[in-house]
Amino acid sequence: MDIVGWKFFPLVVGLVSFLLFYMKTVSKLSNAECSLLSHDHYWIISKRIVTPTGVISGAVEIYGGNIVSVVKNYHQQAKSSRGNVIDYGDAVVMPGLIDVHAHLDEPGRTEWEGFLSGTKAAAAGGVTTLIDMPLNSFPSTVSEETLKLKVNAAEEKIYVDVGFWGGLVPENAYNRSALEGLLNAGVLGLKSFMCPSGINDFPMTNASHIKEGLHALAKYKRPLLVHAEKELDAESYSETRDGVSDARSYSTYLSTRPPSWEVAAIRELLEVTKDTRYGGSAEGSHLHIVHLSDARASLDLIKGAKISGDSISVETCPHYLAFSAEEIQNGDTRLKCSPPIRDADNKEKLWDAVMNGHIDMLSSDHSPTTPALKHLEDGDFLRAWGGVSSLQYVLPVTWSYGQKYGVTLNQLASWWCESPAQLAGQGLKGVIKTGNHADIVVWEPETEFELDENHTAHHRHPSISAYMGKRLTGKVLATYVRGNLVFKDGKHAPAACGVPILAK
Ligand SMILES: NC(=O)N[C@H]1NC(=O)NC1=O
Ligand SMILES: [Zn+2]
Ligand SMILES: [Zn+2]
Repeated sequence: MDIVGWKFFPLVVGLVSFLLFYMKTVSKLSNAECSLLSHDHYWIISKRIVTPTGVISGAVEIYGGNIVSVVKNYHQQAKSSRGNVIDYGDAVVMPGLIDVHAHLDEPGRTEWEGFLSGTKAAAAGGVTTLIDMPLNSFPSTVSEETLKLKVNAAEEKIYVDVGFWGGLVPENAYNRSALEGLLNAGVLGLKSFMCPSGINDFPMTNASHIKEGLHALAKYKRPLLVHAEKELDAESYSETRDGVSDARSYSTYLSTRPPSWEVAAIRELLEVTKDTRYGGSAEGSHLHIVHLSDARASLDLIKGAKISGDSISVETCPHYLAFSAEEIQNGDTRLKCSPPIRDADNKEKLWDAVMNGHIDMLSSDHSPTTPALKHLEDGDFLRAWGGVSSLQYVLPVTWSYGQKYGVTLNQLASWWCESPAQLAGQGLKGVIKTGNHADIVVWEPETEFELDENHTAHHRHPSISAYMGKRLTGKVLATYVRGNLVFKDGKHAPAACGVPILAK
């Protein structure tokens, strides 16, 4: 190359790299394998579209992955003139579910779940966005570097969009630059435990770590999620473990984690959440209590904090709403989780709190492991892994068990779509409205199905599913993620085109 050629060399390199980037992006967007539909401009019509202002009969117009219009009373005549129309009749068209609490366990423990099986299960269940927990994978997501490992592991394996919570642990809590590195790298918020997590590289935090975490989060306006149980009387816990009582009996396990553990943790948290109030030293941060089980004193404390102006929210999970301690059979370790599923009266109180908006949202806390570690064979509640496998079924479970309480479609959308989108800072998701991502689930609320071996479960280990053997109401027909039809009539799209969600 002569002198003039060299002069243009950087320009040529720039042009080539731009072209490569452009080709990669365009080929990604137009990748026919991403969707079971061949067009990217179409209308979905239905007599029951769940919008923030109520359930309407009409059409949702989708173009380039986004919702470009929502119209009421879409007539048959208009239908014929518009080309690509998918008529779902009276099946429900709702925003895709956003599960803010799932453990996908990859990298490091793909024998437990993994991005591929976990997000296939999500898509089959109408969940269009998952926020992955920072623990149960190995290593735990507690630094910029370990977040990169997560994002790399997810590449081309996710059928739905996946965001990530980062871990707040003693090692990074006082290291502001490490925490900011993790936040700048894109975690949507932080998560910590007030009791041992069961995972060696995810140690518990105390109130002072949590205070540091909230102060770091304030300028990012992102939340801290906390597993709120505090070990009291750990002595008697270990005595029970040593086989004094019947380890196959659920009540043995239940007595090891009383409601007072939740109360003690929440009391400590509320000392710190005062800082999140308007004008407080951590204003801008938010504290979210995960998987509340105790609907008595713990819930009262949370209600009080909300009244005082703390920036605080709380979730519970379908397994606390579907089951009660009284009905858990000896040895049925599928239902072991922490905090534990409590008595039937507590379950009624939980439903009451969900129906009245005192519990803000639902999440799966999908936390599977292998059948061996779940101790299905010997039914030992004290040795079994604590965690419920449920991801694919959260929509029909909430709907089926909610019938008795008169749950509405708009309530479902609030608990599973709108509020979780807000918590995770996903302003373009969770609601069917113009300008938002076309993340949609189409389902039949009246169709029942048997969850037995003839039903295709996509979880890595279907046998540990908490709902296996149940008859449920509410069948998912189709799932759209940013306009891609990723699941339809039991089949997934050929390629996994979900994207990692990184906060900016
Ligand atoms: N490590 C982990 O997933 N723990 C979860 N399991 C459970 O039942 N409660 C949890 O916090
Ligand atoms: Zn937890
Ligand atoms: Zn969890």
